[in-house]
Amino acid sequence: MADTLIVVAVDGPAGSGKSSVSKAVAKKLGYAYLDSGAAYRAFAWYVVQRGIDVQDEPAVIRLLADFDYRIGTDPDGYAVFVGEHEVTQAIRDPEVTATVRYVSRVPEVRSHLVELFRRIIRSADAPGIVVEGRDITTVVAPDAPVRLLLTAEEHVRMGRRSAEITTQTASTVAEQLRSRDRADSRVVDFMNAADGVTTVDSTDLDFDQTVNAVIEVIHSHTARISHGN
Ligand SMILES: Nc1ncnc2c1ncn2[C@@H]1O[C@H](COP(=O)(O)OP(=O)(O)OP(=O)(O)O)[C@@H](O)[C@H]1O
Ligand SMILES: Nc1ccn([C@@H]2O[C@H](COP(=O)(O)O)[C@@H](O)[C@H]2O)c(=O)n1
Repeated sequence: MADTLIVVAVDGPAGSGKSSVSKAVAKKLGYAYLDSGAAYRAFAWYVVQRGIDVQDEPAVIRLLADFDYRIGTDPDGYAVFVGEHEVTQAIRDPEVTATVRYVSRVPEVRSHLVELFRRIIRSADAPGIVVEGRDITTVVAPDAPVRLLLTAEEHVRMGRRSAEITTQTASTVAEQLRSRDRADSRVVDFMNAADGVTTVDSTDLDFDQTVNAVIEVIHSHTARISHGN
């Protein structure tokens, strides 16, 4: 790990730009990047692969001991592995997106993955790391020097997501986004900024403006640190 690793914690609802914006910010700053949602997705994939019902909590919890998960932290391209299986693409399947909520609501799953994220963060070989998800500012890295809530109005997030997904109707995409947020927000609050967390609302910003807004927040916090405030 670098001597003084700068951890940038980013949370936000589905489609708010967490992964695309965090990746672009990490690239620009020469930081590492950690997609925490990939681990929840990979675990959901693994549960299904092992023939376990995602709603059978005791069985899901038992599987954690065998979950051999690896992810890269290079923002220019990272691979996700479960054991010997590369699942980088498979974890983006709509089936995984629809089932991930059942595993991510299980407290034992969350605490297991939180420890895993902290280990990955500690081993980052870069001046900083941008970590994005739902509970990074509050649970995974509540002491991070830079903590951000990235958000945008729901209709804007739905529009951006449906522009990306051409295989489903706009209304299906919108309903899936809304229902995932509803389920996830019963477990962690990523709609409201916790104390000390800066909100970046990209409703009226284009992609580059959002990246720049995030970088400005990082610079203002890191300048404060280097001035000892
Ligand atoms: N400010 C912006 N202006 C225009 N498009 C944007 C902006 N921010 C993000 N996007 C686009 O919105 C889409 C959703 O972004 P992204 O996948 O990064 O969201 P996310 O928060 O990681 O979502 P999820 O939690 O569902 O994985 C992407 O196509 C991305 O390029
Ligand atoms: N810190 C996190 C990150 C993700 N989740 C759960 O994983 C799902 C997929 O996340 P994406 O960011 O890849 O969309 C998400 O819907 C949550 O259920 C989480 O709980 N905590």
